[in-house]
Amino acid sequence: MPTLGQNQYGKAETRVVRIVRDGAVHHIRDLNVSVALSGDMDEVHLSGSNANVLPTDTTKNTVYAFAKEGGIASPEEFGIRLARHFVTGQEAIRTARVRIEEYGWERIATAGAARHSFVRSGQETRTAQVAFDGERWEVISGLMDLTVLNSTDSEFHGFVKDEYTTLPETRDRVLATEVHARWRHGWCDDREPAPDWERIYADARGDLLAAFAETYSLSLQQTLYEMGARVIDNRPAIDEIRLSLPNKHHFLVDLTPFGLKNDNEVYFAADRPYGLIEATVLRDGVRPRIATD
Ligand SMILES: O=c1[nH]c(=O)c2[nH]c(=O)[nH]c2[nH]1
Repeated sequence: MPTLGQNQYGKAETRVVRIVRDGAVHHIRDLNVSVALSGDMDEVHLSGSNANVLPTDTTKNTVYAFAKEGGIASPEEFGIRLARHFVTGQEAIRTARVRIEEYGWERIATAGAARHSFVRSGQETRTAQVAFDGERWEVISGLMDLTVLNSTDSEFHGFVKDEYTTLPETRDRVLATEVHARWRHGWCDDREPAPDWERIYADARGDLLAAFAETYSLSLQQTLYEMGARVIDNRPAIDEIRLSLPNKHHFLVDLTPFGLKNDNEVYFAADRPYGLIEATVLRDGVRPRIATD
């Protein structure tokens, strides 16, 4: 008989929006929550017995009930509360992994009182992944799709050339990317106070942007390392960061057919293919744990 391997189940992409009404001033948290539970689940796969199966429908309901009961202080805190509930509440559930995406909303600035009108932030999606096995926590926070561009201070030359190389060397190019970053917190023990998730998110995001802007770049790889190192250096609570940076190529358009000179002014922003530069930056002595795929 074939062996059942790793298995997990739960409700994926429960969209929950929580509005807090502070008098006339409202606050929004908008999450997409995916729960994956595993444990003593052989029977449901092998014989179809549902005796250990908490329905995924219940998982979804729990997300909504917890949004009401404890509120949403941060994606990390919300994920921790959910993971703890499933692992400690059901004998058969041994581990829980909760993945959360958060969509930002900004207040619409108007001359009048804009206390309940919002525009969805066009910038990044915040992410959090919480895993709990009943003893230890692993919290990986991050962001996706934070698009940044340097219009100078980027060079690329001195690279390997073989018979297929056509790329010209450049001493001044546009460097643009969409930052995908995940950082793992050192915190793993309930008996230690948890980090201030909101604060550390804002700080790490600020570090990434500052390092991108301040690095005179000889390659996107070098910029990536500087961004990761800035977070590791500045944030002792973070042990590891994984960055995935698509190189959003901006190619100079050849305007000579029109008798025009293109002095680093007009670019074709290519959509694909794109170079994809990825690496993990770690605190000294730390073993990598963030998945590389
Ligand atoms: O920063 C870069 N790194 C590369 O590895 C690479 N390869 C390439 O074609 N352009 C670039 N740019």
